Order: sequence, then structure tokens, then C-alpha cells
Amino acid sequence: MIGRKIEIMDTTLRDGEQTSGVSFSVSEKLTIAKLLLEELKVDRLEIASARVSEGELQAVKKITSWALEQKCLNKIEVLTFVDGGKSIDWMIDAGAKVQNLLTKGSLNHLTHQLKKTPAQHFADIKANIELAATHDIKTNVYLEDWSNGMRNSKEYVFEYLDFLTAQKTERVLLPDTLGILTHDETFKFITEVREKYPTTHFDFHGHNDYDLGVANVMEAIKAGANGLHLTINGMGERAGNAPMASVIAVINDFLKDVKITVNEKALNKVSKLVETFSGFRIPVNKPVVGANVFTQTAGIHADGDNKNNLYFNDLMPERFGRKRKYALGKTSGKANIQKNLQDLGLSLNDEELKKVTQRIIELGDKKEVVSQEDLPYIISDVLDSDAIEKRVVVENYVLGHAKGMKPSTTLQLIVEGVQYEAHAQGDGQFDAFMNALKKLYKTHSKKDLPKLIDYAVRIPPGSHSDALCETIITWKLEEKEFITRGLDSDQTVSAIKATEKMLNII
Ligand SMILES: CC(=O)SCCNC(=O)CCNC(=O)[C@H](O)C(C)(C)COP(=O)(O)OP(=O)(O)OC[C@H]1O[C@@H](n2cnc3c(N)ncnc32)[C@H](O)[C@@H]1OP(=O)(O)O
Repeated sequence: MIGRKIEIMDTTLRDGEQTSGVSFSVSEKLTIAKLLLEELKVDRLEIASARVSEGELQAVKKITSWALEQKCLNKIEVLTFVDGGKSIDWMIDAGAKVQNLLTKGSLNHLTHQLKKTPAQHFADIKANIELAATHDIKTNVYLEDWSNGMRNSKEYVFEYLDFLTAQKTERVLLPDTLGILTHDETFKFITEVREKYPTTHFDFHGHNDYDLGVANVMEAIKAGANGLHLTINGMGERAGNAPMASVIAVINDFLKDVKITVNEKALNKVSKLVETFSGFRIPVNKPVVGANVFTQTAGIHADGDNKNNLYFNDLMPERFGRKRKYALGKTSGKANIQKNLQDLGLSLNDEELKKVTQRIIELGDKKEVVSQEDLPYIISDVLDSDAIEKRVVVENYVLGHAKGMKPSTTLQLIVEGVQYEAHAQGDGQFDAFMNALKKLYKTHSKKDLPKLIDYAVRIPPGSHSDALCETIITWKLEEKEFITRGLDSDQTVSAIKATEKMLNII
């Protein structure tokens, strides 16, 4: 089995669409189909179940007419039923040329759902395959509930496979329909069918109910499966199917004798598009495609990467069209900040770096997530506050806001070493703060306070986090206007910080 080619069949548009709450539009299905074949370069696509709806028929028509032009109609597959020809009529109308015929792979399903004997079922299947052939439709056959069949009605499964392998079919599709297999059983069952039917093409279709989807797929390949059914982002019925991105990474890194055509660099792009169209959110810790999986959070990791990429593994983000990131927060050390500064083309001396790191850790302690885009604002705020000599310190304050009462502030201010206190009310918390400040100034200083003439609050431009809020205040003293800024996770506090800066520069 050296250099053995494994076919990758993507069933995002069929089984993936069986994710509860997901329904792709006609144009979304066409866009995804094109991307899967042209950029991701999977071998085959299952795009729908027959007879489902008028919208599904229109989507299949659009995809088959595009595939006909591209000369890849043989890569487009539709799940059909043993229904006396109704599905075949639907296929003909839709212009599809490969059916994946859903048949019963366990005696339990055959007896209780179709309520037929094996002989009746085989006769119906034979008729279906022959009818399809007269319309130039090729047939792959699903043995639905095959994994249960292997556990509980193996005699039936082999009787059926004896019959099926004598029919004119392209591939036999072996689903673990209910996601019940362990990796050991998957290996054992696939080995059994492989040994008994050495020339038959077998696909394995794994579900993820026990989170064993990827492990089972790996064992199926080792046992000799010829093809795999996968979905983007692991979408699919119940807990979903084996996820495309993880499986491709596993094959490329651990099953080096297996050949696949999938372009791993396109995985992230396709995953994001499917996420957008389906509304099915990718968990942030989903291997390969999750938002967090290439982010180093711990300071020790960033330090190790600085020294000799000590915390890299083979899953390099660039392989998948992504980039490594270094998170900013409570667990950041100087190395995390350095990595982000390098990216932004900024540099700080050791003392500045220490202060900026401290500020980020403080924000992290308040559960704030700081983005790389916040960094320049934090640096400017830390260095700016540092550059100003602090004659006046806003030492303590209580901001009161209660329904049916006027907002109020008690303020303690230190001016050149002496502490003063005042209480005032206002129209809002900051207004109350300013009124308390005015009282103190009137009593203890000969200076006038500048007039507040503009007050703007914003999330720092470009920031992708909600960690910071910037208040920009324009003041007027005599004829001179000037601006101070305050940065904090709290809006009122950021305004108070801007005010404290003003007090120290007038
Ligand atoms: C493993 C999988 O995920 S298989 C996924 C199969 N795909 C789908 O189910 C697609 C969505 N399904 C549908 O749109 C509908 O169920 C349809 C159009 C297929 C059928 O709809 P309805 O005629 O309303 O039937 P309903 O959904 O109530 O029941 C399914 C029928 O299919 C029968 N059936 C089950 N398996 C098969 C099969 N492999 N071949 C033929 N018929 C089957 C059932 O016995 C039942 O028949 P009954 O009504 O005579 O008892």
C-alpha cells in the first residue's frame, strides 16, 4: 500500500447541510462547490439528497451545468434512495450522473425501517442500478448503518456484499452512520471487508459522536480504505462528520505513504467561507482552522519562540494560509509584547517595555482581551502619562449612579502633596466628577479650570477588541485650545484620566 491514492469526497453540501439549522442557498452551494473542486482540490463532491426540495433541485442543476462545462460532471454525486426509480427521475432532471444509493447495511435497519427481507432489498437494488445504467448514471452504494451491521448482523453484511460486488457499481460506501465505532473496531471491520473483497473500492464515512471521527478515519486508511467522506468544519448530522482540515493534516503528517490531492493551503479560506454561508461557527480551538489554534498565550512560550522556535510543532500556520500570533493579556510576558512590536515595526527600550507589559497585565486582570491593534494606543498612553510631571493626582473617587437620583461624585485630589476632598452632583457621572473638581479648584487654587469644549469617546481605530476605550477631550484655557486623551477599559475612567492629564499640563 505504498504511495496509495486516497480519494477525498467532500459531503459538506449533503451531510454537512444536515447540521441542524443549516440550509445553503442555490448560489452558496454553487460557490462552495467551485471552491472545493478548484481551490481545495478534493476528488469528489456529494452535493445533495435527491427529492428533498425544489430549491435543492435548482442547486444541483446549477452545479451540474457548471461541472459539465468544466468537464468534471463525474465528480458530482447525489445521495439517492431505493424508491422504484423516483430518485433516478430526479437525477435525470437535475443533470447528475453519479448516484450514491442509500441501502441498508444492517439487518436491524432493513427489517424495521424498510420492513423487507434481504432478498427483496437486493432485488430492488439490482433494479435501481440497472435503471440508472440505462440513463448513463453511475452507481456508488451506501450500506447505511454498516458499523452496526458489522457488530450485530455480520452474516447479513457479507451476504449483501457478495451480492453487491457482483453488480455494476463504482464504489461501496461504508458509513459509521451513528458514530459508534472505536478506532480498533474501525481497523478490524475495514480489514475484514478489505481482505474478503480485495479489488472493491471502499469509502469510509465516519461520524464524530464520540469525538473519534479523525482517529477512525486514520484507522480506516491504515486498514485499506480507498476513500474518505469528510466535511468542512466537521459539519453534519448530530455531532457531525470527520472534519476535513484535521484529517488532511493527519494524513500529511502521519500517513506519509498515502497520496492525496487536497491543497492544505486553501483549508482556512474554505472553512471561513463555509462558516459565513452556514452560520455554523467554528469553535476557536478547532484544530487547524479555529481562531486560537496558532496563538501563543503564555509568556514562556513567546520567550521560547524568540530563542529557537521552541514551542513550534509541525502544524505551522503558514501551511494553512495562516499566521502565528502572540496574545496580549494577563499571561503575557515581555516576549509576547516584543513579538507584537516586531510585527508593528515598533521598538521600546527595556524600561518602556516593562511599563507597557505591566499595563497589559493590569488590563488582563480585568478580563480584558487586548489586540495587537490596541498596542500603539497603550504605548502612547503609558509613555505620555510618564512624560508628564504629576503635580496633581486624582487619588480616589466614588462615582454614584442610582435610578431616580442625580449622579454624584466624591473626589480626593492631591495637589503638590496636600490632599483635598469634595462632593458634587451632576447630570452624569463625569459631569459630577467635574463639578467636584471645580469646587476644589475654586477653594484651593487661584487658577481657573479650562473649559471643556469637546468630548469624544471611541474604541481605538483598528482595534478588534473591546478592551479599551479612548476619551479625547478638547479644553479651552483663555484663547488656547488643547487636547488630552485617556485610555482605559472603562469609559468614565478614561475621561477622568484625560482630565488628570489636563490638570498636570495647565
Ligand atoms: C445516513 C444519512 O444521513 S441518510 C440521509 C438521507 N437524506 C435525507 O433524509 C434527506 C432529507 N429527507 C427528505 O427530504 C425526506 O425524508 C425524503 C424526501 C427523502 C422522503 O420524504 P417522505 O416521503 O416524506 O418520507 P419520510 O421522511 O417520512 O420517511 C422516510 C421514508 O423513506 C424510507 N426509507 C428509509 N431508507 C430508505 C432507503 N434507503 N431507500 C428508500 N426509502 C427509504 C422510510 O422507510 C420511509 O418510508 P415510509 O414512509 O414508507 O415508511
